[in-house]
Amino acid sequence: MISVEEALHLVLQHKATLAPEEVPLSQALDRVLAQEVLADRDFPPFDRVTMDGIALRAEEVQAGTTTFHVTGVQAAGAPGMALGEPGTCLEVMTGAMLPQGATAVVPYESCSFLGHEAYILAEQVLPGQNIHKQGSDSKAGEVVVTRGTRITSAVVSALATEGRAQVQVLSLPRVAICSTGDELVPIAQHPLPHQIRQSNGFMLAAALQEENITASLYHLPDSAAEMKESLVSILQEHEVVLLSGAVSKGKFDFLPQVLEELGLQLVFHKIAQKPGKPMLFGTMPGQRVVFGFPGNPVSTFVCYHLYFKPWLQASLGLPTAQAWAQLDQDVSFKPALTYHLPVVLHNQSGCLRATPVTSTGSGDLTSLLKATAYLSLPAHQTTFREGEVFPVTLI
Ligand SMILES: Nc1nc2c(c(=O)[nH]1)N[C@H]1C(S)=C(S)[C@@H](COP(=O)(O)OP(=O)(O)OC[C@H]3O[C@@H](n4cnc5c(N)ncnc54)[C@H](O)[C@@H]3O)O[C@H]1N2
Ligand code: MOO
Ligand SMILES: [Mg+2]
Repeated sequence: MISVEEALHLVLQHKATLAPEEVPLSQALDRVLAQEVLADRDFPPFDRVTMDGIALRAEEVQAGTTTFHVTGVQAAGAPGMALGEPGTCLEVMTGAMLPQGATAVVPYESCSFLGHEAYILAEQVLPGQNIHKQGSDSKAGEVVVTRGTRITSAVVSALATEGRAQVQVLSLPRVAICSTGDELVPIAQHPLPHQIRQSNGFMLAAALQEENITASLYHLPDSAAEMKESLVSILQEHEVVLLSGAVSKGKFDFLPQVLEELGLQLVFHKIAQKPGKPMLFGTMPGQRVVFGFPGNPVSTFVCYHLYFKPWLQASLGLPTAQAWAQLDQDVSFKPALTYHLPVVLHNQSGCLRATPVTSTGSGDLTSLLKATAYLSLPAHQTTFREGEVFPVTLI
């Protein structure tokens, strides 16, 4: 049985190569930019007025002029005007082009007006004041957003500024989710006493939605022949297949055998961890990967977060930073397995502390409702003390 660290290392060795695709900017949020975006013009593209007021030659005020004749109004969105002869000024609005010849903007609050005459109340007017100089933020031709950037709302704003109505982003893999088991019924159905509603498929689909992936959902019965038949086309049509259940030791846990018959290159089966010990991972020709998550709901959930999400992040070229948290009470766990302990995280004087959540085991779906993270307690230790720091995975 391999360790959690080895398992993750192996999963990350099989990351996908994702081709670029074009999407409208309105659908680009959270995707990864697959192109370099250069500024098509300076930013700001002209000397931009930053205060409503009057534009004038600062040098004239410095030479003693305090009254200026107002000759017009320069509004934002209007073509640039030019300052008239000495002793004149133009009213200007925030966002307007600085009139040609003007070197400063005096805000309305620092002027008083009588008819068309403006009196400067400010003691000092400096050249350049209240002017956002052309190209001071970025120059035409400069890289504004680099390839590989995750598109946040701030990035959307930069892309909009650069006029990118369509953007090249990394495509997302086609993902199939297969639940397995004859005890499962559709959620709208009332289960018989020996049946349960199928929840893992919905859980995985929802988790994938958070990654902008709309997965196809399938259900495989506990029959090797039927499983095999369905999986042939599922494996052909998807780059990633997430399976839940049928990977352990049961009489009807046919998945490992069926996948092998279908040509799976097994990378590993079983990890020294709880929950999620029987997890399976392998590859199929054509850069396809198969994650076989153990069927217990908590096992499926934890394995998705611990192995699939880093795989996706790595495939998208995004960095994965390991977070750490401090245990806030003693915990004991004897088996030589990494114990993924459900916890609630809270902040104490700037330190991330983890309070264990009670759980009856990996079938306890309700523990997922209480936990906000999993703290991974290493396999080589059996007693974990309050104050010790361990890797944490947010859920
Ligand atoms: N003799 C052994 N038995 C088991 C071992 C073992 O090492 N030796 N491992 C246990 C561990 S750990 C886990 S986890 C489970 C994993 O089992 P499978 O992956 O084979 O999953 P199933 O047997 O199909 O189901 C387990 C459990 O989960 C429920 N389930 C499955 N799919 C769903 C779903 N889509 N929605 C809701 N619930 C689901 C299923 O009804 C079972 O209760 O094996 C242990 N056994
Ligand atoms: O994966 Mo199991 O859930 O360790 O009990
Ligand atoms: Mg089983």
